[in-house]
Amino acid sequence: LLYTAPFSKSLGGEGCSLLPHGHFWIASQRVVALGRVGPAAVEVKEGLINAIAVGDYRSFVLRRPLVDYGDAVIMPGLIDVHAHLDEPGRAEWEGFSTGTRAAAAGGITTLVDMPLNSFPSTVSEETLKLKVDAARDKLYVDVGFWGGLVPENALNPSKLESLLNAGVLGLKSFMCPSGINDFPMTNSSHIEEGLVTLAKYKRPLLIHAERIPDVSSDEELDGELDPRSYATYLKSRTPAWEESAVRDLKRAMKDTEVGGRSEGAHLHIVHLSDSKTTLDLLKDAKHSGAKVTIETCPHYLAFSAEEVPDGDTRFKCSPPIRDAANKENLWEALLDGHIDMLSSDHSPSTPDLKLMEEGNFMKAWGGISSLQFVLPVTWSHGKKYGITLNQLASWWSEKPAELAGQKNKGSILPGYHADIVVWKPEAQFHLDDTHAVYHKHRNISAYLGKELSGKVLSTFVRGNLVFAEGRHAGAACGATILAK
Ligand SMILES: NC(=O)N[C@H]1NC(=O)NC1=O
Ligand SMILES: [Zn+2]
Ligand SMILES: [Zn+2]
Repeated sequence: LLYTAPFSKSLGGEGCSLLPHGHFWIASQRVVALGRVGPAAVEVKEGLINAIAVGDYRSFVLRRPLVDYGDAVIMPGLIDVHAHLDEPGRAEWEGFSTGTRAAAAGGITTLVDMPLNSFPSTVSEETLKLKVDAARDKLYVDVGFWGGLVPENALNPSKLESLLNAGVLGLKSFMCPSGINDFPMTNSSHIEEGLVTLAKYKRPLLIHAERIPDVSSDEELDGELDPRSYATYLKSRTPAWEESAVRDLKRAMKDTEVGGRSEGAHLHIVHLSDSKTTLDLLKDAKHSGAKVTIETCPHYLAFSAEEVPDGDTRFKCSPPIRDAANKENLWEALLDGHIDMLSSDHSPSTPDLKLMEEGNFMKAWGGISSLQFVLPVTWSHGKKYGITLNQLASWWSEKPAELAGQKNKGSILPGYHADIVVWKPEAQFHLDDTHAVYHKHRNISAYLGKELSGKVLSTFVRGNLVFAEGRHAGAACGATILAK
């Protein structure tokens, strides 16, 4: 199976790059490549990595232009497999241009767009075409698309096949109401049937694994609870929601095992928050041979319920940010490899839907706005757990590339796309009012006002320098990525 990134207006295109060269080297004392971190130079030629000279590289770098980044880190660009770009249909929430400019400024070189929050949802060949058309000439980084697995197509293999043939990298479904009318939830039979089709294509099914528990334990909710209190929201959406969904996936997970009905398919649990029973159930499934991967998001690793101010709906997301002990367990699971990768779940809305003045957690839009900040957030909060640059590259580039079927992305290796971030881990900054933020709506991000470390200096997408020193390239030359 071959996935390609069709090179739209790729190299040398007018204004695509802030560097005037199609063939050059970049070097630093901390290049994250070949499983190590150290001095090296990377040769970029026609959008690809042509060679890596490790150690004392000076004798290799002859005559070509060389950009020496000193002791800054040169790392594979981040691949965010979970972003809601909301176009067409809800471009007032976020859009291809604003979203990909924010991505470039944050060192993200590839995004995979979620099938919901745009209108219509991406659930058919026709609606995927609307996405691809809406993205034209607006992309500063490369963008692929997940399609939606919904009741209407789940039991209809020919509908699903036409969506998959049209090029979605895999499918996404919800096991609880999604908050979006034209994206209804699926039950476990829809999921089991959808997986059989996905197995033929060897593409993953991403699942929002929360389900309303059969036996509600939320009696407390009957009383008068303050909707401005974060505790009220937590009680309304307990870990039992995640646990119930994963228990319901038992057969689907089993089907992915060798010899199973959907061998070759792959279940990916998005934005895991419950690090206790839900994680244990998933570990058991992995252990018995199910093809299951897990992602979590920076907001679950950076924040805890205890520190969410009452009425501050910028922190509302689902599943919720839980207590500090849960956060500690998530870090441990990430470091131990039980959680495979990270994603942003960047899911903004217009500020009015966040009900910031009213501060009503029960009614506000659920979604964290974070795209531009995920690298410094992961690094700033991970430092005290001793995370390494190689781990960052694994969680944010290598594993996501594998999930999205991008065989030429996610590593600095000869022949791979020259998708690279250059950043300074030690540089601290305050996300204050003067900081340039490229999200469509800056004020709804829970990270505003925070002190972070890790400053992105330069971002290369297929050799094009798309962001440097606070500036973007003049033209948007990112490509849409369609699976073949
Ligand atoms: N529809 C949508 O974006 N939902 C997302 N928001 C959130 O906080 N969790 C989600 O799944
Ligand atoms: Zn979700
Ligand atoms: Zn999401």
